[in-house]
Amino acid sequence: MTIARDLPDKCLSLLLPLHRKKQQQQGLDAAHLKESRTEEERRVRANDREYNERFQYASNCIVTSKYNVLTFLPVNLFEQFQEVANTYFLFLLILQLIPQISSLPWFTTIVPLALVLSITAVKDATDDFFRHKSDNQVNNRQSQVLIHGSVQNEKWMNVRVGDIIKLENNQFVAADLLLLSSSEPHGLCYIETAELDGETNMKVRQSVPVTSELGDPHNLAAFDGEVVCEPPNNKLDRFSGTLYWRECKCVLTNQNMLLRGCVLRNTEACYGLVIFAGPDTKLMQNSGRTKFKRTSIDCLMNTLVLWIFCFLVCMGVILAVGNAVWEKEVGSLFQSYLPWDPPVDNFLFSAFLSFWSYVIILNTVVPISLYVSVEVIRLGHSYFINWDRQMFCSQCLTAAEARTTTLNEELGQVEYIFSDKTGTLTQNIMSFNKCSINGQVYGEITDPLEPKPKRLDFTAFNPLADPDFCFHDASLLECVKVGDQHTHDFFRLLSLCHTVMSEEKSEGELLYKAQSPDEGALVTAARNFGFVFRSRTPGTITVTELGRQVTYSLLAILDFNNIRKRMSVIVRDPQGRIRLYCKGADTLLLERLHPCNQELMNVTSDHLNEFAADGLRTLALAYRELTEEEWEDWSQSHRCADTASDCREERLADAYEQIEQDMMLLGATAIEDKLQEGVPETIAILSLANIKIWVLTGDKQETAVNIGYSCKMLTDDMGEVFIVNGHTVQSVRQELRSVIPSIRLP
Ligand SMILES: Nc1ncnc2c1ncn2[C@@H]1O[C@H](COP(=O)(O)OP(=O)(O)OP(=O)(O)O)[C@@H](O)[C@H]1O
Ligand SMILES: [Mg+2]
Repeated sequence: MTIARDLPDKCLSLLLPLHRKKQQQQGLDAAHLKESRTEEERRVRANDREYNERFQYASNCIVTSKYNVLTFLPVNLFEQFQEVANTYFLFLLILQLIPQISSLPWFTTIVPLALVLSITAVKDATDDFFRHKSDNQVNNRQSQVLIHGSVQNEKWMNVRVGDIIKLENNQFVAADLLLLSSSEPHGLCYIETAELDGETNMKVRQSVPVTSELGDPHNLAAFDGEVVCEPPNNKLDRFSGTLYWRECKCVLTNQNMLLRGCVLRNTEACYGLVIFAGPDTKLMQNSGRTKFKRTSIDCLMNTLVLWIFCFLVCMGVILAVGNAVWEKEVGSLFQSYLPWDPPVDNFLFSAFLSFWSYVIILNTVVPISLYVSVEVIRLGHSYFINWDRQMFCSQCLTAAEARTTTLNEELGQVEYIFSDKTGTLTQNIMSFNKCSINGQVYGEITDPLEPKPKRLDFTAFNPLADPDFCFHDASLLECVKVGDQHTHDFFRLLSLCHTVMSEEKSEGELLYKAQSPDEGALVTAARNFGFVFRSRTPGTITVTELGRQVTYSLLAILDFNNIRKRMSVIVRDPQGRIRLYCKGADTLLLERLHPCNQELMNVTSDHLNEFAADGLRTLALAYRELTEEEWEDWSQSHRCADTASDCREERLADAYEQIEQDMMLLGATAIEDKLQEGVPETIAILSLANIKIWVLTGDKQETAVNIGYSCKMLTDDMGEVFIVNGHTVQSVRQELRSVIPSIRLP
């Protein structure tokens, strides 16, 4: 897991109350104090600490350690006495302090117990020491805060909600920020979110237009906009809020936010307003408390110890009964010769006392040393993991690292593995492999026996081509050259309908920055076939079409999300025609086509199924001509949905749905994403060990099944591969029951 690599296990509960108390002592106006526990909305005014302090928002200081000097002893002892054996030995110790039953000197128990407790305590203390150290390191990192118009260095922990922070390239974001302005054009900036969600591709964030012009520190120091937004929560991909500034009101979304844990990339500098700090940041809200973890071996040992203890009690009972019988039959007759000790006055009480004495004498049957041995074995294991040569990555020169010594043996007892597909099983390097345009497939290698045709050379045809692009089917290039309208539209769509950013270092030397590698591959394909995406501004897209520069005005972007499974753009070309271009999953796109596409649709779906059966990732492409009136009508309802403060997402989805209708099919693309090295072998070995593997993917079903076969998740000798297609709990349950009647479901 990459979540919070530099910020180990989190425990925040201590920080909040302490911090809040401190602010209360500063004598703030009690009438303004809001009940912080039920924060319903957050109000933040830029550059106004006094105003923001009324709300007692958490500061940017984080605490992930479990103990401090004072709490260490009680908390740690409390945790350790949850171990059955430790409690048992404490109990013995108390028994031994009673002289009438004590049969062994008290130190025979206290020495081993003290030893076990102190070794564990030292281990816990060291773990926590490292947490303290990393907390300190994080809290003391320097960030540049804008104070009275000048940029000053401040420690991260001194940053407050409402401050404006300056970030430079490759710096970690210190708190959850609203992006205000950036050194890049149009208030754009790029971030890497690997620490948050494990994805290493770059993401784009954009500031709202009213603040993107602020630029220099003086303007920003005078900025006194107020943000009203949702309270702290753990949703990484969502943010809703509104910015009020100088009579204007802007809707804020996740697209405007830089979250703590991200790294700024490819951007010289940017400024952000702190919205959530410290424990309120989305990163920290996502990391649970540091819990006391117990492995299944621990549980087993605890049960064993309980059984052994029961056995011990039984032995004590048998021996005490023997004692009672003997005292009654024989002992009592010897009273004058060997009298009972003072408090004992009958044989039953004598038996009661001897029961406890036997519990003490026989205590060695409970194996306390087992716990120590297991701890030592775990420590040894963790070293073996660190030394394992087969887990050494020779490319990045890193060895495996056991970060905890408490959970190692669980590794040998894994039953289920949950994996993501793209980027985990596959390389996440996408290559444009085949396509279907107007019912015609390109890129197919018809005869596998014939030698593979040569890689196409695009340089003569198009000086802007990417030399790394690889395609073998010359007929597609021919179609473009002879001016086939469908082919031109197909590549025009690919060069317009995406969210890729381009960077042109020197004339003609283009570098695409794509949020999703699929899009990168498609835009690069269009580039090689003569439809070169050059640059974009918030309102335009510039494309070099077969050597001719064309600037489209970008009227709307209908974003992709994983429910819609498609994205569209609406553009106006220089002749004034308005078109909607849409690309997305065939399942959703094909049902939104104009009825006149029926024949082409049948052919294209056959092609799509063929592509999917080869394990390729497919997308269908379509367009729609819009009249000026249609556009005007729709843009009004879109604007209305976009500025709505409640249910904005649903309203936007409805608006998108309205316009993405009656489209004309252009074709389909197929992209290959190769498996990572060693994946099939690894999966085969894991399934030999009877480990069940689940893979998550958003691909087309046929593609997913095919990839399942190629990575040996599914094998030919699995007789009973079945597909469950339900959308509700009930229907899934129904389908599962019909396949396996004996299955037990909750
Ligand atoms: N940029 C895009 N534009 C249009 N449609 C897209 C885009 N990206 C994905 N899709 C479509 O949406 C579907 C779901 O994609 P999504 O990215 O949510 O899947 P995923 O969970 O990332 O799956 P995987 O890990 O297999 O990539 C895809 O199968 C594809 O058809
Ligand atoms: Mg995806």
